[in-house]
Amino acid sequence: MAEVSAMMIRARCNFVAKTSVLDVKRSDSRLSVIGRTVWCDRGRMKGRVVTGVKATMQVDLEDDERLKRLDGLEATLGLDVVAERELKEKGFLGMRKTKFVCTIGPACCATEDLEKLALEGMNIARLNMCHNTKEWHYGVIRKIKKLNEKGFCISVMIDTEGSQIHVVDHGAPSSVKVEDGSNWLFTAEKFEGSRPFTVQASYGGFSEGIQVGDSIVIDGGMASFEVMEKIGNDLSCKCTDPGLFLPRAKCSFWRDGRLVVRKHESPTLSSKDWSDIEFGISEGVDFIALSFVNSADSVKHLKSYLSAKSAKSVRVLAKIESLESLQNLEEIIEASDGIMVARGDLGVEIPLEQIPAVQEEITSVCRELNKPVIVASQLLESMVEYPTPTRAEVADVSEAVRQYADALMLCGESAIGSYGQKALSVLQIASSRMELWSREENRKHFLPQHQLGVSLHDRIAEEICNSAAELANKLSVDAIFVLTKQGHMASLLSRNRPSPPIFALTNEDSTRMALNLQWGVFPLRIDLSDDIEANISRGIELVKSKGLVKQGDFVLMVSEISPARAASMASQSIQLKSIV
Ligand SMILES: Nc1ncnc2c1ncn2[C@@H]1O[C@H](COP(=O)(O)OP(=O)(O)OP(=O)(O)O)[C@@H](O)[C@H]1O
Ligand SMILES: CC(=O)C(=O)O
Repeated sequence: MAEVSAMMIRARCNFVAKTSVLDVKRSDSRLSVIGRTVWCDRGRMKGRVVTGVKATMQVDLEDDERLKRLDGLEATLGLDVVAERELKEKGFLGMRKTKFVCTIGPACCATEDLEKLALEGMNIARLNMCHNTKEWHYGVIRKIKKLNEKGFCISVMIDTEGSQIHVVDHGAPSSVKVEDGSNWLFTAEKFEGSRPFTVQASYGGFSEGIQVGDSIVIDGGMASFEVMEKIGNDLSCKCTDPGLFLPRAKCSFWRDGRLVVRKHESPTLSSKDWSDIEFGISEGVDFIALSFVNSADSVKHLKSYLSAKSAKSVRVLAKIESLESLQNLEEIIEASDGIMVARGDLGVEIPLEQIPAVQEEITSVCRELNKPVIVASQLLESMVEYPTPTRAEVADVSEAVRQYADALMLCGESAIGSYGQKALSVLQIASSRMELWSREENRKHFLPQHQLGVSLHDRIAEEICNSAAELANKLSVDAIFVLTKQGHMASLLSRNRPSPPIFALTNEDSTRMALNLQWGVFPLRIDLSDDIEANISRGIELVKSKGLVKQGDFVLMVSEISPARAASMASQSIQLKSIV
């Protein structure tokens, strides 16, 4: 903390006092009081904090009525109406911290369905560019933008198709049974329609490097084949493990019990992916999820392309779904703006029993390196068909929340299932319960901190946020407010997973949409100047005027916005305020 103590960190709190709920003398030796203000200044303590009593407001509106009221909402604060409702209904500590991503498909692309998902807590809409047309995706993006004009805050993610080998056609419109011992031809030949016992692969070079005796495993174990003969580029195969072929099933190749890693395969981004990326840039999407990333290079390449296109605000998420991506995990995470644990395709390349440990490892490295992480696929798979989840699915969701993933993602459950909205409400209930439990754990064990910053400025920001989160937990503050242009300090606070919600006040729309993915961060839009004090006063007035905070609430303000004329060492601050 040497660098931090060189700055003045201020903790300020005006007395409004009704009930004294804590005595700072006993809690922290770095706090001090001047008059009615508590100051924290270089390790000397001079006083105590008194706060008021908290009451929770009740709102009880039906969705329809609530939507009608949203129509007239002016977006001065850029406030997410769903977060606002949750705050009013559940209080600060009851706000859900884990974010939700929903894959949009035919089952939920109508405006009313998107609105229902939004009301149920969708933070990010994912468009999988493997499916449907650009016109269809364009239509969905327009509808989401309209919802955002009504006061929702839903970010848009496009997910590239990538170039993994998958089945184009297997001779039937939907799934097809594969019998033990049956003979099949795997070919890259392009032909119209389908042929019995013939599987059309998506990539011409799919059989390069494959030998007689190798195994082809479909979708991580749906069915398996042995390669009996190579006929030109085609593979004649016999089924050794009967099962099912689903549309667009994925193939992996195995030799002597090991995955055949195929370095010569097509690049991470195909020409279709580049065209989809152009589409995403022109539509102003917030995130691009990059499929089948194997090294940091493809992420860096896309990021520099976005910079050159003046589209730096589009965040790049790397999907971890191959053995090679696991081998280069840290460099990929470092190069990316966030990560998706794409368990569906990962399960094609690694044994299924390794997925839980790999998920835990990825979420933990992402926390260390301060990158948001999404856990995706099959969280509530049975809800594609049924209105309730299995017990095992609820346990899986809870485990991802316990691991402090930033976000959970629905795939088929929302895209094609009949119970997408219900699936979101299951996520909501399960994650709220687990968050409550983890909060108690978090209080007992402060989380291991890996130092990120190299420059003094970055180290100061990091230490301020670590200390702010610790203060917030120890002093039981109601909410943390952070004034942030690029969102950096908001994410450093989120990394600590503090108990109170983090309201990130920013003047950048792109920052607001990116922060939607971060655990516990509720982004708000306000105008920011170079004057820290004016920003703080304006921030407090605005949140008060919206009824977000009320008299007696005890809040912690963190600011990273440098005043124009002050010395740089005095530019970042922590203030504790009791709302009067
Ligand atoms: N835009 C869409 N239009 C039509 N169907 C879709 C669309 N998006 C998703 N789906 C359907 O929902 C299912 C689940 O979607 P999801 O994107 O998670 O899976 P996927 O096709 O296995 O791709 P990926 O491996 O990239 O996750 C898909 O198999 C597809 O049937
Ligand atoms: C989401 C995704 O792409 C997967 O799980 O494979």
